[in-house]
This record gives sequence, C-alpha cells and structure tokens, in this order.
Amino acid sequence: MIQVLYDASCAECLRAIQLVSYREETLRMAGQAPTVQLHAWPQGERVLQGLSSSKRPTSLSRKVWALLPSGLVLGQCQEDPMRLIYEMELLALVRLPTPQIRQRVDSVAVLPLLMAKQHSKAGSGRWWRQAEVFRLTAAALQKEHLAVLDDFLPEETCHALLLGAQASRGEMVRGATGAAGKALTKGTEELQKVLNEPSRGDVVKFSDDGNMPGCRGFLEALDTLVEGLQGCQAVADRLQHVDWANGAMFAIYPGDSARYIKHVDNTLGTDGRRLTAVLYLNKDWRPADGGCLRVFEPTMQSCQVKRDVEPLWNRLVVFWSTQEVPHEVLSSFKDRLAVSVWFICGRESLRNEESFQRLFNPQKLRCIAQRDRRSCLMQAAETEEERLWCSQCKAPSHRQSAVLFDSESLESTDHPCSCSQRSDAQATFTPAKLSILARRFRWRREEEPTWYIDVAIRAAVEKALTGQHPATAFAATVPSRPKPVLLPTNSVTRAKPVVPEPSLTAARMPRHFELVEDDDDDNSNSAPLRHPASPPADMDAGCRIPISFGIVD
Ligand SMILES: O=C(O)CCC(=O)C(=O)O
Ligand SMILES: [Fe+2]
Repeated sequence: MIQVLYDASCAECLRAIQLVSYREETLRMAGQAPTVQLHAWPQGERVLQGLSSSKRPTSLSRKVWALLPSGLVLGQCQEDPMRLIYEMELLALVRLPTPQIRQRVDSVAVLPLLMAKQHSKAGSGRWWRQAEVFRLTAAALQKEHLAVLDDFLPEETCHALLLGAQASRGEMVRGATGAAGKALTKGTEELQKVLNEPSRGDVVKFSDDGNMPGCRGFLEALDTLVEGLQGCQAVADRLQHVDWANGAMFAIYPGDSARYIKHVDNTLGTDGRRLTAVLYLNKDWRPADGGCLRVFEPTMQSCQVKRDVEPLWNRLVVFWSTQEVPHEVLSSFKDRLAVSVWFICGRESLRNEESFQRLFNPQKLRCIAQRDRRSCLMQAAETEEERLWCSQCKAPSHRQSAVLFDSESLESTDHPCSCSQRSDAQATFTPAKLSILARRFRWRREEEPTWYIDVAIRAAVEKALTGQHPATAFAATVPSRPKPVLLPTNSVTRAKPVVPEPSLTAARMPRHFELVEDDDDDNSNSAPLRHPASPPADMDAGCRIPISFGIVD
C-alpha cells in the first residue's frame, strides 16, 4: 500500500488528493484491491516513523508526499499527481505470471539453454559458442522476445568487469532517462526535476573505448553471439543491418531501493537500438535482495508480467529493444551491478538525427566483430542516393581520431557532411548541413511520451487538472460491467462477486479513505511499518509485490 501524507490546508494538495481519491475509487469499482492510504498532515505523521533521515521530508507544509511499498519516496506530488496515480496503477494492475505463462516462457527462453549448457563439455564462457545454441537463442527471441544464458563469460572476465566497475564507482553519474536527456537541453531546473524523480536510480559509466577491465572479452563474446544469431533464419531479418553497437554501460543500482520504472529501450522504434544485452554481476543474490528485471508481455500498456529475471552472477539476458519488451528493474535492496550493450541497426539509425550522427562517430558506436564501417554504412543506406551521401561523409583519419571528418571538409566547403569542430573534441554537423541531411534521410522527430498510463486515465487527469470535476473526468474510465459467467451446475468454483455499477456523479465529493488495517486477501498479512530500505520480508521468488505496511491511524 502507498502511504500518502498531505497538507489538508493547502488547496493544491487537496486537488491532487481529490484526483488520487477518484482514481482509487475507479480502481476499486473495477474490483482492484486498495492501493493508497491517505493521511492528513500533521496527524498522520506516524507514517514517517522508522524512516531514515535522508528520506524524511524537511517540511510537509503545502506538500503531498508518498511512501511507496518499496521504500521509495515521491515528493512534491501536489505539483504532478500523475506520478502518484502511475504508482497506484502499477500496484493495482500488475499481474504476476500465471503458472501457464511461466511454463510457456521458461520452456522456450530459459530451460532449453540451461540444458544445452549442462550437456556441453566446453564449460563457463564457452558452452554457448555453437550453432545449436544460436538456434535456441534465436527461437527464444522469436517466440518470447527474450533469452537467458547463464555462465556466459569465463569467470576471470566477470571478475575483471566487477573489479573495474567497483574501482570506477566514484566516476559514475545518475543514469538519465530519455526525459532527462530532453530536459538537459531545456536547462538545469527542468533536469533537476527529472533526476530527482525516483524513476531511475542507477549510477552509470559508459566504457565507450572498451578499455574498462574485462570489457574487450565481454564485447567479443557478445559480438560472437550476435553474429551467430544473424545466421539463424528465425531472427536474420530483424538483425539484418545490425552492424553496430555502443560501448558497454556499467550500471550500479544502489541498495536503497533504487529501481528503473517500466520502459521500452527504443520507445519509438527510431533510435536504432534493436537488441539489448545485459550481463549481471551479483554474487550470492537472494530473492529478498529484489532487483529483478521484470519483463512484461507486449506492449507498453500491458500489465501482465512475462518473467522476472533474477540478476544473477554471470547471467546474460538478451531481449528486443522494441515495444515487444516493456521492462522495469524492481527496487533493489542490495547494490546491483549490470553491464548493458545495445546492438544497433544502421538502417533505422539513418532515419533519425541523433542516431545518424552516432553512426559517423567512432567514439560513440563501433562496428561489431571488426566489420568495416564504410561497408556497413553502404549496406545501411536504402537507395543509391543515400549511398552517395553516406560515402561523402568522410571517416576520421587516425591523426584526427577525435574528429569526425577530414579538415578539408569543415565549415568552409559546401560538402554536405562537413562538420564543425568543438573544443571538447566532439564533432558535429553544422546546422545548415543538418537541415539538408534531415530532408535527404527523412529524419523523424517524434516526442517521447513521458508517462505510459492508459490514455483514458491520462486524459481524465488532464481534464480534472484543467477544471473539470474529477468525478465527471474519471467517469469514462470506469470499466464496463463484466458479463456474468455461466458456470456449469456441477462446478465447485464460486462466481466472483458482481462488480457494482459505477455511480460517480458530478455532485459526489471524493471520499477520504478510512485508515483501517488492510485485510485484503491478495495483499495478505498486514505488517508493521518497517524500515523502508529493508526488503519486505515476504518477497519470494514467486511474488515480488511487497505486502502493505498496514498502518492504523
Ligand atoms: O539492468 C537491467 O536489468 C536492465 C536495465 C535497463 O532496462 C536499462 O538500462 O535500460
Ligand atoms: Fe531498459
């Protein structure tokens, strides 16, 4: 259960609480268990008991503040109640895999690979280097969109990666979502807002030159796997122009409940990323440490979990970077290390400004398996004209390895791909050239959606925030009454209680929920308020939705 403290004397807070109340009500009408407990401040201050000082709000005056079951805190919800409603949705609507789903997924994406490993004599780091394993991995990607390969690297490579990551922890910076990247261009205040959100809590470092310890061995292994997959009919089409990859991203999720909310890596299918590969480096990982990679069924709107993948030592998970694989990193209660690499389609990259520029920047993207950059570009281009334009973009000479193009093609010439040189040794195309390239390569510029809430809910919140009574705004989001299920007379299954007809009217005021002990069956056992950074005691491999705190006021 989400605990919410709000300042009842503040109009903005009350409006946010009203929205939250109405969403809670519509969720309940749809038969969902309660998701929030609302506490007016200062009476409800006991919610803060047991919280570490870093999590305690300095003041709750004019604020709506929420404590998530994982121990994460959402501050300032009065400004943006959507964040809180999103958390309620997740809590209420996420469905763990049924035994059938688990069996279906494991029988394709996990078990065949496990058996191949057991039958191989090659040992850690080598067992998967065979055509049959490439075929099984390709089949897993084709049918379930992901594959899990344990013991992927030789132990010494894993240890080198781990030590390298630990040694450079001090240089790591907060991982930024797409939203943060965009905010960066808008100024520091906006950026601060995004970074302060607990939507993504990892700290990261990119090894763009592949020089971090263990990196070369890791990248070589990944390239071999991808080349093997490219030879498999099941996925050959999708991997056809995947000749590129970025440097490895080392990410540590600190054990203070850090997470990464549900997302798709290549949200719009425009940034070129095709296949995501993540290697986990967590020794002695236990279910109570949290931090699973939670993979959902397609697409972003889906709340049905396909599989929770434990971030175990030397485990590689590969999955499509597209809408087929929405995923999140669940809150981690112990530091969690992952190294990710994205494999990139040259053809898709040509269609988008940022990814286009990356193709020409060896500091950002490398060609996999020592492939020739120029031939990869020629294959990525779709038409003769595109090939011509691509061929005119000059690769950097060794002498000028930090610069994109030879100096004679800089500003002064009319060369379509000339670039300006920056003092930070980054190079980029000039604005004039960019606009030519934009037309030639039909660059697409879609806005990235920030919130992945059901469009109806989002629309309701927007209407309510712009003056419509929340009851009217939310009325359209109440699901229609389910059709009665006719059971055979000898069935012992009891019919579910009928969901009451929604009866929200504009005249009805939101009700504030009673602060009673939560005795809901699904969420079972109310538990005393515990230190939020510690893992909920009843989290096991099968169920990772933490139980409610069950506070009684
Ligand atoms: O660490 C993981 O399991 C996945 C991380 C992730 O989804 C990302 O960095 O995009
Ligand atoms: Fe991701």
